[in-house]
Amino acid sequence: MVGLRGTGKSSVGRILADRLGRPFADADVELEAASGRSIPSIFAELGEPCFRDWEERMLGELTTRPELILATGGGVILRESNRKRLREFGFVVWLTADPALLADRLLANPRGLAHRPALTSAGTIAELADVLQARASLYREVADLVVETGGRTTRQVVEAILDGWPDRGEQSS
Ligand SMILES: Nc1ncnc2c1ncn2[C@@H]1O[C@H](COP(=O)(O)OP(=O)(O)O)[C@@H](O)[C@H]1O
Ligand SMILES: O=C(O)C1=C[C@@H](OP(=O)(O)O)[C@@H](O)[C@H](O)C1
Ligand SMILES: [Mg+2]
Repeated sequence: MVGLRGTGKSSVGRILADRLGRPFADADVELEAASGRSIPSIFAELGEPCFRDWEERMLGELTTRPELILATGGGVILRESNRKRLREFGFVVWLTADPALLADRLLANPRGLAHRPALTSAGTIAELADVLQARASLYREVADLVVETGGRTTRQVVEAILDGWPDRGEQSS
């Protein structure tokens, strides 16, 4: 799963893995466990470049695990090496939604923004819109399937992914 924060990579990835009977990992959770630090503290005390180095290393480790359903962090596509790695790893799903809807989701959840450091100083909605504009072509570059999540529950998003899932097509033919 790739996409902006709040598109549901972590929630949807977990349900999808369950449906497919496959292992699941959330790259951010793995990175926090391996480093013993929270993502906001890494950003605040060590800086974003350090986070991106650790993120790249973690992606390298996780993409050696066969069959893994992987929820990435929203910025993983910023590095060309990561985009290459993702394309080689498997089927990449880009989850999308309108920035205002993403902001609503993140603000509605008390933990929504607490573990997500600000990426710009523009404020939640403007930041999401700016970041989407900056990253859209990079998400598009890696995506095998694009799924709009607006107006869909997480389970409906999973169904939409399964409709486009390549193995299912092979199994049903
Ligand atoms: N399709 C959806 N409809 C409504 N809320 C959603 C949907 N997908 C995710 N959410 C909510 O949005 C917030 C962020 O979801 P999360 O899975 O952490 O996204 P990501 O990992 O992409 O940042 C959570 O509170 C989650 O419950
Ligand atoms: O978009 C980003 O640059 C980031 C998104 C976060 O993951 P989520 O997309 O799960 O919030 C996390 O990796 C970090 O805060 C950076
Ligand atoms: Mg997440």
